[in-house]
Amino acid sequence: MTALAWIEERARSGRLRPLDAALAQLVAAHTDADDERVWWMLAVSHQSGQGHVCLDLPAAQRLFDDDCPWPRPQALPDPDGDIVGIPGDTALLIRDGERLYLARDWQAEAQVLWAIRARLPWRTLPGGVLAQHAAALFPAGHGDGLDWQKVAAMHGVLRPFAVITGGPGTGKTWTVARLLALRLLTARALDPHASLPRIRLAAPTGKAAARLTESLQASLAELALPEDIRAALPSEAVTLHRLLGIGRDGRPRHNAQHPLLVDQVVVDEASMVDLGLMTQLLRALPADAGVCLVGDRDQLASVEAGAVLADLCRLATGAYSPDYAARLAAEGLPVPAAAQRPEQDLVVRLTRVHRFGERSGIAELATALREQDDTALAALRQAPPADLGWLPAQRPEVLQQALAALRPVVQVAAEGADPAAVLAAFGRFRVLCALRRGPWGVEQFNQELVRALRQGGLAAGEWYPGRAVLLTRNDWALGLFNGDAGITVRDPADGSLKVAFATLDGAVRLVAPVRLPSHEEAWAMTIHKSQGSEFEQVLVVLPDQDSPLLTRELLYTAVTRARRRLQVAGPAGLLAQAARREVQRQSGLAERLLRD
Ligand SMILES: Nc1ncnc2c1ncn2[C@@H]1O[C@H](COP(=O)(O)OP(=O)(O)OP(=O)(O)O)[C@@H](O)[C@H]1O
Repeated sequence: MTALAWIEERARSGRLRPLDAALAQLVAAHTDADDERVWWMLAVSHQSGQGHVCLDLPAAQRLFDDDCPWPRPQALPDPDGDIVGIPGDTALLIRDGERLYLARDWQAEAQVLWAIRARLPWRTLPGGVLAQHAAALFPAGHGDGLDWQKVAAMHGVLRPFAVITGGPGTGKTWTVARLLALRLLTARALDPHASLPRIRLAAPTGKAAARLTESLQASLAELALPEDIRAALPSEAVTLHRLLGIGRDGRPRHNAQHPLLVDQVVVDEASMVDLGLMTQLLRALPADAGVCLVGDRDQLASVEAGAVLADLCRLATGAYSPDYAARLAAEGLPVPAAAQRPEQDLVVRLTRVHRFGERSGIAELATALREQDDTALAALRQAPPADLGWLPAQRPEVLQQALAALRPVVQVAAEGADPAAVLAAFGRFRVLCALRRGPWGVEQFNQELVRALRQGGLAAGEWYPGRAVLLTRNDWALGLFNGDAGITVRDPADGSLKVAFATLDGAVRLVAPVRLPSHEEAWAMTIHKSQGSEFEQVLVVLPDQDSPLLTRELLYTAVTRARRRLQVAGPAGLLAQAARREVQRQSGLAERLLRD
């Protein structure tokens, strides 16, 4: 088989993206099909489709099967200034040391680096000013030792580029509320006549933005603040797309030429922000605007290439450079100091869980997965705390559990309850499948759930009250987006069937089924699609045997979607196996940050 026929065949069978094939063909048209640079273009583009920002030689040597018509590479390609360039060249691929990039990704990484570097020096505030204002916001007595939430809030005020990471319920949003108040209070203390900093809040998805708005408002309500400070606090979070004015064509309205009018941006769920979107955000900010990324480093990253939050967290050590440690000590916060680079000072990690009760199986399971702690996993399996349950990978039992949770919701819808109440009930439970296809995949599981509802007389015809759907396409005209989940209800106005969606401001939107963009059943969804959402109760369905798709990040994300009760269906031992499978996104960000 010729090299190009091999590429075409793989693209046809879905093992390469059409884009990968097209880029390789482009290089072949300029060289010839057997040229190794065709292979390199194919390899780098394919890696980008897998979420990697670049490719190194060891990863390249593991790519594709043995029937590949090119020999295994022995070295990265030499720059030729045209197809393969070095930084600064106009070429399709950029070789930077031992890494090969699509030129676009190298450039995006360079922009993130530049934006971070420009924000490395911390803000000048007289020592003690922060501590004085923080005293009222952080009453003493939150556990022993150093109050890391207080450190995180001061860090976010002091550092124009800050990262706050922590698992679910570690008080990130609680801290952000105080960080924002502190930013405003210290600005006013320094110059009572200057206008207060303009603050914007954003998140990568609508659901995450709505959640942030809700929990931030609850945290801010606890604070006693002067009227003008309260008025300057943002009242809502928006999606990053909306903040940047990104339209259907993917281009942002705000960019370096038309920057946002903002002094501080806080991005929640930042683990889901890919390199491309991060670059668009940083480009749209004025040079002196502060950036605070908040998220959970252990969650799945975005499906697009790059994982800036995780890269920066990997650089952090938990200790700080001596100068920065001394700066925090001047505010009464004696953080550990170590000889390290200032680029490693960007992150504060919160570890103490505040949300769950004394003993939370959900939190313990998340920690055991994160730490690959087989003993803790086995102990949780043997004697689970009240909020955690295990089911064997046996279909009837798993289906029965799912039906027990969803049947009452369908019944409420069938009884013609208020759409808001049906939507709220729908938001409380979800089945999360690790896989899409196969007997334990989301497609088959949904089919069986619907069949069981039909057999029980709760579903009839295509549309029935209680039918839950997940959109798989954007519809800009309707303002509905891929990943939005809705449930079918009776319209109180005329009794017709409509699909109810929650809007960002917490209202209910009713849409006729015929108007919906393409969609699928939604009682079960993939763990990937559940990112950014949380549910009171979650049933995680794992396959009955191990799969390379089961990774630590995937399971950690699934487990941390549950707020009150979690059930996991699957064979014993699968979690421990998956916990050892870590997704490492290839990127040069951390190394370039320390080197450039
Ligand atoms: N220091 C604290 N003292 C008292 N309550 C706290 C403290 N920190 C957080 N909480 C409470 O703990 C709960 C979880 O906090 P929060 O929502 O900020 O966590 P989170 O890290 O943002 O969680 P998630 O990532 O799951 O959204 C909230 O009810 C919050 O009010």
